[in-house]
Amino acid sequence: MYKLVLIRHGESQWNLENRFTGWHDVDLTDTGAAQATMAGKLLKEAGFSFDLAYTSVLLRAIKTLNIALEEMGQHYVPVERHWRLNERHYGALTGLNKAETAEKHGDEQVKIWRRSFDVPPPFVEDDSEHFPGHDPRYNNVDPAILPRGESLKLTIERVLPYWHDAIRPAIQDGKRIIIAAHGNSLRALVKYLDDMSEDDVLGLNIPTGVPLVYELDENLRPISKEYLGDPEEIKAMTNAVANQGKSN
Ligand SMILES: O=C(O)[C@@H](CO)OP(=O)(O)O
Repeated sequence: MYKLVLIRHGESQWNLENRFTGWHDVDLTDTGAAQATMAGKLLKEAGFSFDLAYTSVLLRAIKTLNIALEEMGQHYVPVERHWRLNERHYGALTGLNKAETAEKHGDEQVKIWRRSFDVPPPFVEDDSEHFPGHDPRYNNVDPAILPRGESLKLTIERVLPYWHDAIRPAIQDGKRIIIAAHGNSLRALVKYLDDMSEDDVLGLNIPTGVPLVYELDENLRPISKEYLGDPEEIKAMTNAVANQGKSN
């Protein structure tokens, strides 16, 4: 039996401002940093220790991981950062306020953009500031495979190769692992691990900064999963994420 911990980054500045974020690189808010500290505390109290950590190349996930590991006294754990764990790219929606977008296009359309399985947002052009090809951190990635906008389906297609090539073999090698990533890159992983249907994943929302602990059998099929923390608080945080795309 293996244990795997997933954690979405703590609240970011654009979560607070309710803006579509995607690959835009925003920092944590003070609340987000406090959530990361709390996550570290809960993991420490539950007796976790890690051999290896994975995260994206975005500040909010990197910082959440660092803060949590430091709180656990495990700041020395090796970290692999990879663009394939980045948030789903929100294309031309990047930067827009979610509630205002719902007022303009309707709650239903925004729900489709946010949570449908295979409807991508409108894509950005290559000359957009939100096309990652202009960002030096992606210099080693073929621009042809860099996203201009992604559905959850497209996100799954770029997250899973990293799972299969890097993370899964490390787990099966006995490494105790934490993955700090994003709302939708983690929805991609959870859909895969839990073998969720395209319909069921529509209702899946992941709260910020709360550790999600999986127990996996030798074939990496889930035996159990649970969030660490106060269930009522986690439920309220999860509902808040679901409601971000509604008009006021
Ligand atoms: O804006 C985003 O990048 C994501 C996560 O914060 O939002 P949503 O929950 O709307 O998919």
